Amino acid sequence: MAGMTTPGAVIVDAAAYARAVEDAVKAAAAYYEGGTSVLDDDAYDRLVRSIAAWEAAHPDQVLPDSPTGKVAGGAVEGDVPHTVAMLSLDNVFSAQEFTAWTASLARRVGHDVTRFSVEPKLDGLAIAARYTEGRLTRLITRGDGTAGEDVSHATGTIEGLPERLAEPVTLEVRGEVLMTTAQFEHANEVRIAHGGQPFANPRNAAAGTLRAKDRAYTVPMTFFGYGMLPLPGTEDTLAVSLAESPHSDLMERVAALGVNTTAGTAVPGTTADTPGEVLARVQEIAALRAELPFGIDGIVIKADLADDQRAAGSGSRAPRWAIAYKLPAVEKITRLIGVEWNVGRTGIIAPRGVLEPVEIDGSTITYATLHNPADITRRDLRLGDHVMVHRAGDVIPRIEAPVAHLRTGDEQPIAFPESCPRCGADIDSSEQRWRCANGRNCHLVASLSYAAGRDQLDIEGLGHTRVVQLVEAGLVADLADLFTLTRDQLLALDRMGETSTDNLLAALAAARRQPLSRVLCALGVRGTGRSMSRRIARHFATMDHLRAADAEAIQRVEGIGTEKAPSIVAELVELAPLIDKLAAVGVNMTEPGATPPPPPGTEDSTEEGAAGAGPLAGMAVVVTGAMTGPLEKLSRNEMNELIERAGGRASSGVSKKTSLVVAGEGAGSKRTKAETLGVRLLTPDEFAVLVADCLDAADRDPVDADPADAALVG
Ligand SMILES: NC(=O)c1ccc[n+]([C@@H]2O[C@H](COP(=O)([O-])OP(=O)(O)OC[C@H]3O[C@@H](n4cnc5c(N)ncnc54)[C@H](O)[C@@H]3O)[C@@H](O)[C@H]2O)c1
Ligand SMILES: [Zn+2]
Repeated sequence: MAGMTTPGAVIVDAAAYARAVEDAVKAAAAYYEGGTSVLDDDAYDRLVRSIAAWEAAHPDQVLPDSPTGKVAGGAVEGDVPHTVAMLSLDNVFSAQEFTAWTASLARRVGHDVTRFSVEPKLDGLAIAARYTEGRLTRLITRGDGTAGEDVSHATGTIEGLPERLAEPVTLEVRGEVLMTTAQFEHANEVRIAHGGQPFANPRNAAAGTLRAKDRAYTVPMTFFGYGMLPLPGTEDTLAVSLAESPHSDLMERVAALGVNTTAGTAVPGTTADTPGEVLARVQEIAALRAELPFGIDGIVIKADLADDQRAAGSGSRAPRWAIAYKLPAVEKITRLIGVEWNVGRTGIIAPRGVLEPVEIDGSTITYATLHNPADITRRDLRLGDHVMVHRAGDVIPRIEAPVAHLRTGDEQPIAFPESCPRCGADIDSSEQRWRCANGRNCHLVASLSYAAGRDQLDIEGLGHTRVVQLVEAGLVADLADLFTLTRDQLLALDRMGETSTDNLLAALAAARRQPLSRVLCALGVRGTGRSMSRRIARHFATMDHLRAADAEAIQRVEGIGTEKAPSIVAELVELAPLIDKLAAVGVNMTEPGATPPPPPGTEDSTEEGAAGAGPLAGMAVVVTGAMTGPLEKLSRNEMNELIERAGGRASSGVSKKTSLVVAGEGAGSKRTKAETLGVRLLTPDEFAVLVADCLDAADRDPVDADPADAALVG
């Protein structure tokens, strides 16, 4: 486990120190009173560490209201005195620090401690529950440690803290009040429904809820006991046995009285005989943290035996017989800057929060799950909100809640999509989880639309709406089906007249003759875009050669490494039935002008060997700016195709290796770079002359787009 002490900013002078103290006291007051601190715990802890560092160097200038050395940072007061001080805990952050602590404990006690109790450090707030003859009579917060606040009004809303014990005893039970994840979500829902603002996380929610009186609604919380002690009215023998029992025994007895403890959870308190055993248990608890239904921020280790505790004693802020082994913070405040809508395999449209990058436990987090649109509404999330982000273990980060008290008023509502973001179809929003009306076919619509696109098979008249129509009519279930569409089938469709039908059939006929590179691209082989498809096609020349290639052979294509090659092979195997079907309906499977590689073993083939002919042979060519003259109608993709047909290699960045830059109108930084590097520059017209022999095939007259698609294409 990595140490988590992030260094605090260094305080440079007394004025900065005074400001830091003021900020910390304010944050702590907000934190303990209503759970509305502007800082996340990590930021607060860093602030306090920098305060402590400055004080260590200037011991004579420590301000009286400094948070260091005080329970609750000195920010909280109370009027109900505690019989025994309710203290905080000192922290360690690593195995080394823990071992050092056990050594200092041994010095205080006079011998090695041979029995520890090890418990999760529950992330809520401490409370003392006084029982008189078995009845719960008073609930008190920790306050400043010596006196707390009476919160007896919360009696009856805290699960695990019974109003009556199993025996009519008088004593005090101490423990943590918290909200489980489910309780927290429920609490925020209820709160928002009552016009309130959500709490940022379960701890804040527990703090705010515990102290609130006279609410129109109650929300449940959970109690876990971790201490039991006598009160002035406690019967003598009981008082003695409470004072003399090991902590672990007390925990069994508190549970037997009917109070909830961690015994029933995945992380029950245990005992350990050596520091090594303690550390092993720390690891176990840390590993379970992400799956727990409640938050923990560390592990509490206590000397188990009463004698050892007494011998160690207590300081003003914390006992010396116990220590908190802190785990890395799993929550940070950052901003929600966007929401993406992704369509899954089954057509489910799921939102995902885009975050201002934030580091949590060593990883930079930029995305968080948001379950569905209703979830966004229910939690009242807005764009630009500060949000509490939670990430533990390998679990996908989630947004806990907006930090509502940090709102500026500039936050914007989150826009929900009106049509499927992948295929453009209507959205079925009848259930919580939205779904594309095309369901599983969403992917088919999207992939057919892609295949028909200008840089792939370039099928004029087959826009998005038309694809949806064909899929919905059940006429096409894959790419190959397009090529067996009949005139009658097309005429029977809505808004399909004679002319559009004939145009579409002509476009499909032309698409059959597209080069292999474009067929490959249309297939959407994962990991291969347009230029990669061209390189593969030029290298193998025919689909048969490509399909016969193993990963090693495919790696001979420039830009395909050891990772990509096997996945391309696997994709082609998966696509085999579709490829066969396409070939059967007459789709071209060869690359004009390319020669297949010699069979393996004959002679080492190189890229140059395969693409050695043509006016651009061996040249790396970059195109920038707008093309004019004979090249005016060529898309950037078509320009790249042209370069490769002429034997060159199209690349996007200008470097010393670039042989030629075609700079059209408006060319900017690439042209400048070429000039600086002394790379040869040509105008589009000059370039057109150079490659004139290869030009015709690329020059296609674009037909006007189908007006029915115009709205969706734009
Ligand atoms: N965000 C803010 O602005 C802000 C302000 C103040 C404090 N804080 C946070 O509060 C924490 C410090 O608060 P603290 O002084 O309450 O100390 P603490 O919460 O770190 O440790 C002491 C507390 O641990 C709890 N605890 C949980 N499980 C326990 C167990 N098994 N046995 C004994 N005690 C157990 C008790 O409530 C005890 O009072 C820090 O993490 C700090 O970041 C945050
Ligand atoms: Zn869709």
